[in-house]
Amino acid sequence: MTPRTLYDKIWDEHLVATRADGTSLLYIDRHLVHEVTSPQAFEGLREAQRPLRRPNAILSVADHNVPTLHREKGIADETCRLQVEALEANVKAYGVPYLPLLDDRQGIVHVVGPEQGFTLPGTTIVCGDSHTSTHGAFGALAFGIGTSEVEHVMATQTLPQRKSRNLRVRFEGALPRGLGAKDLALALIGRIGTAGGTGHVMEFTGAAVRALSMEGRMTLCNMSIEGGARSGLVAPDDTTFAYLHGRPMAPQGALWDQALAHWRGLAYEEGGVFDREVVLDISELAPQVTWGTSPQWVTDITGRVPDPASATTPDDRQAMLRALDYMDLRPGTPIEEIALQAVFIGSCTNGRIEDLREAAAVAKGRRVAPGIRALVVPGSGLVKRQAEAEGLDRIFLEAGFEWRQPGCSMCLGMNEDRLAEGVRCASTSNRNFEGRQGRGSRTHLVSPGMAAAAAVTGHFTDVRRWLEA
Ligand SMILES: CC(C)[C@H](C(=O)O)[C@@H](O)C(=O)O
Ligand code: SF4
Repeated sequence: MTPRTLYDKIWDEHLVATRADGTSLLYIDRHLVHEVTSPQAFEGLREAQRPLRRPNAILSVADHNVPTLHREKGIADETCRLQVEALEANVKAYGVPYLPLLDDRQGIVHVVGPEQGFTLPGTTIVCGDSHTSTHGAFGALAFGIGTSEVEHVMATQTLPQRKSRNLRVRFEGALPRGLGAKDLALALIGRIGTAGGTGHVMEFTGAAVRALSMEGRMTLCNMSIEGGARSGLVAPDDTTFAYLHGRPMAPQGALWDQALAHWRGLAYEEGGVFDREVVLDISELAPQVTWGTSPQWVTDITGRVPDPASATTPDDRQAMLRALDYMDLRPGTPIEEIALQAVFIGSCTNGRIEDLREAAAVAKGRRVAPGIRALVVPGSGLVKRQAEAEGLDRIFLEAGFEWRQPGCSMCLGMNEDRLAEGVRCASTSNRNFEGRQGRGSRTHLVSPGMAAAAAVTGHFTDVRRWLEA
């Protein structure tokens, strides 16, 4: 048989119909729902008096508006409380599976789906959230949709789509010690730009990707959207299957064997046709730090804040000047000399157990530098429980970090965890846009190890120096 790409395989298996104008109708297997983008969708169903087609194809959870302190006392912020209450009323009315706020399984939707085994290889997965691309780590075609599309999927279990182009991203060489998937993602976006993947689905290949854990693959796919892609994909392999085996919502027994046989057919095939390819040699890569207000404005920890004079077009120069002004940075400043006031370790990019282990390895036996507020927010209740079983919470608390309850938290200013104007933060999240963590706040994107190292020094520092030999 002619080799096919993973994207082509999943697309073909889910194609319901194609119209003459090239629009296709895709069957959607799974739907994740959170409180921000679902209220109007439920309202639309209600108004049209339509039933929800497959309530059990949905998993819902509140994450953006949840407090990460004293949650058991309820939600103090009125707007946040109303959002969560609306979700709870809707899922109850429509019989949709829901993970309540005080349930150990609650967390960020993109951490929870994989953890529960809801995310499976070869499936189509949607959510009214751009970082749905995370689930592509399992070899699922997963992408974010708008609220009206959420309603469409709820009503019909299908979605009109145009086929994207296929982009192969090949990482050559092995990841150097002290570096992780976050550095891969940032380096890639630095290379291709935030529009580099526009109109494409990215499939990540190469030995370094094969060597990544599922957590690492999720970090990589999570950020594919920041490189402009519709989705990110990693072909499933034994690492994928080992992660899924025995998860509550994954197939069990004979069904597992059947599923596994099918999933093996989704393995990466040499010779599959891609429209484009990007190759990145990572063997000499250094830890990455963003300096601007877009994830593409990134450099090595050993580097300096760039000079807008080096921009190739006047528009680029203007954009860089504006970014440096917002970030309050001067060209030529060594990245290691940038001082911080806040550190955030968490989010659907880097809020999983492996990320917390990476940060704890640096924090262990050290102290958060004076004047720094450092938060560690597990991506889910199960991540929190696991971390506590391993004693990571003690390491963080003894070092002076705050240990919080799970949620999106300081990744975006939609809940109580916000930065004040002018505060500079090293963050393990995925977006550094103006005002992302609170109006006037300044975000630098880094890996969990780099964030922890920054917390204990008070400025950026090369995490490789902080790791035991
Ligand atoms: C609020 C939500 C719709 C949004 C998204 O789509 O990604 C958020 O999760 C984000 O990260 O900006
Ligand atoms: S953690 Fe951040 S990026 Fe992820 S879903 Fe929440 S707000 Fe969006």
